Amino acid sequence: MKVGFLGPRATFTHLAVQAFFGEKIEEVAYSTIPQCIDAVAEGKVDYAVVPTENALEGSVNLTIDYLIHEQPLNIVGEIVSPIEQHLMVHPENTGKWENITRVFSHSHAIAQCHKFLHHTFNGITYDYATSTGAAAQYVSNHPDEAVAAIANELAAKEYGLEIVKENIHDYQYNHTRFAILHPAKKEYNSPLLSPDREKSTLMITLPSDQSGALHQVLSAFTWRKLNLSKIESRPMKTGLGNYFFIIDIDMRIDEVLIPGAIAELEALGCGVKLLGSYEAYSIKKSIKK
Ligand SMILES: O=C(O)C(=O)Cc1ccccc1
Repeated sequence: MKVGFLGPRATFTHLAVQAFFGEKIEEVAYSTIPQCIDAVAEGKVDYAVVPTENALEGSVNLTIDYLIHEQPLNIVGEIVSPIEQHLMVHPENTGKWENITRVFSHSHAIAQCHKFLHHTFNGITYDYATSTGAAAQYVSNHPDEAVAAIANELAAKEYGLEIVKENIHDYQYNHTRFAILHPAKKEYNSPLLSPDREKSTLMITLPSDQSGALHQVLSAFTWRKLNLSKIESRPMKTGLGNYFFIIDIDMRIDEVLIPGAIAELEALGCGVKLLGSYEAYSIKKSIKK
């Protein structure tokens, strides 16, 4: 079985893949989220794993938008992983790490460490990489540059970097959600982890110019006692003020309640699409030395 992920090796996504699928898979690293999503849509891999949301920084818009606008796929599982960010430099620069002029990482990793970066290197330049692993790889290949990467401990090992500051994320509760994607509505149960929640994710568009439409949408869930764990709006990309909503419900699709809510929303003139009904897994501990 082939599993694609946001690479290169030792990204947080790679760690989530290893914790969820174990070792009996063929890992295929892709350098961008769209490449990874395209690969599973085109059948080059059986599943793709991509980040969807971080507890400090919010949604990974690139993933959400690509799934909605470009490549409709099913979410067949979710992995929530703790995230620890470390500052690392090339070993040749360990003694002078405080003189770095550039920090390189995934935009979410940089955003998770803003307070640290502001206090430690006021005014430093940020450069965005496609992933934390790609940033670590770059720093490894450029010992002559005064640049540090923000990445995880495994990336420091993988790319031979020295961690000069551990745990630089600004808030202790730092977790990221990853979606497991597949073209069909298929179950895949982790051989290593036990699921701890059930979820369904819907994408909803509202009828145009109807006052109170969002209120009516929410009440379709409320009176059925369907617990929502997330509601988020994203631009439709058709004009200012046009949004779609992503809603997470705290249960798998059943035969009555969720189909009933969907039928009610459709009767109101909403567009509704089920993005997935799946098990959510948590990785309890981050990697340690
Ligand atoms: O860049 C990575 O390592 C990823 O897997 C994406 C990401 C970035 C920051 C926090 C969690 C996941």
